[in-house]
Amino acid sequence: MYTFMNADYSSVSASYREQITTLTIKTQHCNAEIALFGAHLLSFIPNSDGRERLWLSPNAVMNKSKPIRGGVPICWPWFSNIHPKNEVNEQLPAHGFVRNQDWHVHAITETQDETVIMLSPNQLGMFGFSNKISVFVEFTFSEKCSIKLITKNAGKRSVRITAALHSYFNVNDIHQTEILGIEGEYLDKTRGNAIFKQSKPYLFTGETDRIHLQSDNHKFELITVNSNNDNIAIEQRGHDSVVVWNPWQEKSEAMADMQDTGYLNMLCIEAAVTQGIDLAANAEHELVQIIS
Ligand SMILES: O=P(O)(O)OC[C@H]1O[C@@H](O)[C@H](O)[C@@H](O)[C@@H]1O
Repeated sequence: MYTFMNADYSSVSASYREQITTLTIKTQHCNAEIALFGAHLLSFIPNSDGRERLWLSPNAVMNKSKPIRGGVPICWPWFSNIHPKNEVNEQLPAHGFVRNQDWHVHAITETQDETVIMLSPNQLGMFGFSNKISVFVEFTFSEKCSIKLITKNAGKRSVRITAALHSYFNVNDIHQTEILGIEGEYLDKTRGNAIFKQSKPYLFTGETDRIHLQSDNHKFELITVNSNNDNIAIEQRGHDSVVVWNPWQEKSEAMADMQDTGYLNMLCIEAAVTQGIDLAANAEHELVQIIS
């Protein structure tokens, strides 16, 4: 069996949410929580302003029967239902096979300034993927929270993957929320993946499910415009797309793990590889999102 903590740490302790083991992180800079089920970041609160950056559904299922709704789900080695051989297959678990299994602690390091936690999934080598294709998530907690999804190909052949850090951000009111820094064309999943040009300002008036194709090392910021003028800054690299998702009212009502009005307080902004990357033998890829 995997041990999840093999030493005592001053900033990390283990706890539970129903059937799920969680790690609670308390440093001089932030408080955070990770579920080992899915390597799923549930909470990140910088001490500088004490404001929760992530949205977690009050109806999220915490018994491992389905992925957790909210926080930062890890989508790997495919995004959506698109197997990296570019086949759409509704029989596949949506967003890959690692967000609905237990992960274990690979390493924890603590310094004065930051705590780094690296997790890996208990089971690899599924759905046609060799177990030589491995994945790690490295969380670094300081004033910011960095989430790094590392894919390693220890096999002899190149492999194609897609992936995403499917972050659900906490917004005061979706009607008063604006994204700054995303421009250009996008594929609209609500309109048969037709291509549209993003209008400015980027505001929300209905169901939104968009893939914005980006170049690598793209950086952007989300600004929530509301009475408090709360901002969330998101930096990311290693992606080819930014996925923006809000299910709006009707779909929230249809989802058992979301409250009917849940869509008012969440917005997914995902660092994603939707077009696929070919990872050569012995190569590594890093997909990174940094939240502050
Ligand atoms: O319900 P799931 O599997 O967590 O997916 C949520 C959403 O994830 C987004 O990334 C997709 O673009 C949406 O189409 C999808 O509905």
